[in-house]
Amino acid sequence: MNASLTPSRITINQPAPVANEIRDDIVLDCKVKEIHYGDFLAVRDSNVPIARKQITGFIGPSGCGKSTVLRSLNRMNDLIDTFRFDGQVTYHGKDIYASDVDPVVVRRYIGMVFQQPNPFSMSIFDNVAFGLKLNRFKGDTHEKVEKALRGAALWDEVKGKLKNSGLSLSGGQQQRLCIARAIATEPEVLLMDEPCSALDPIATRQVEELMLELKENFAVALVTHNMQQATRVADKTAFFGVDMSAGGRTGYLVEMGETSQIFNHPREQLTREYVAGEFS
Ligand SMILES: Nc1ncnc2c1ncn2[C@@H]1O[C@H](COP(=O)(O)OP(=O)(O)OP(=O)(O)O)[C@@H](O)[C@H]1O
Repeated sequence: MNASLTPSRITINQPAPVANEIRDDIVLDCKVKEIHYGDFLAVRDSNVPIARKQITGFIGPSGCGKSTVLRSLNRMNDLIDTFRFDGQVTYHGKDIYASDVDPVVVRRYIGMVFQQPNPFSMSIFDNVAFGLKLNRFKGDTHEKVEKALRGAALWDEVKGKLKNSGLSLSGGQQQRLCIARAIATEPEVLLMDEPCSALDPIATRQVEELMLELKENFAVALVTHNMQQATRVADKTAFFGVDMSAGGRTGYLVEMGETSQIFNHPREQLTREYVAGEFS
């Protein structure tokens, strides 16, 4: 990726460079050495590969750095002045932190859905079209908006009221609208930061079902507090712990593997205790 390139000129299906340790199903490879907020070492030593057609769940106790790592995957943390990333995140082998890479272009390919549904104060249609306009999309916007709303399992509920405000929808519908907004630009990776935490159980189930559909077309990384949710939807699970040995609270990856392995046969004692609910 290059800042001078418009998104349409970026080849997103370019295969990753061949190296022994690179698997060709890995779309986004994250190797964190250290992440700081000012002087505070928030996360260290965490390698988290994100594969296509899979949901990779991030679990762990509060403050272990799940959201920090997730937000590093599309440079969302660049917006925080004190944030400092030491490591590498490669998208199809290209370092997204390279000096010539435009973060807006990164987020076109690596989209994000947040904890609180956050539709903009504009119509349902304009919410979904927002990213297309930002990326100066020149094609048929109506077609793209419909496709995204269908992809987010919301089309049937809103097709007759596209001019209504996005804020007029229910919480679950708002979150699906935000998912439609995120997928409208057809990213390859979808980052989801506790997307169900503000939703009731029915809306949660709908969004979980949607995630399972989305993974057919996207690589999904999901931060969740809810271990049952991880077992329901995640193919791979990354468990983060908190290291307090240096006096602070620094998150690190304890282990990552198939979700069934992490929950049924964890390799590490800490994982065993966490999935058994011995601490939270
Ligand atoms: N903008 C920020 N400035 C300073 N410190 C921050 C900032 N954001 C997060 N932190 C700190 O970084 C550490 C990791 O936070 P993060 O939100 O990534 O953890 P988390 O595992 O997602 O937590 P939770 O499960 O509670 O949401 C915490 O100690 C947090 O206080």
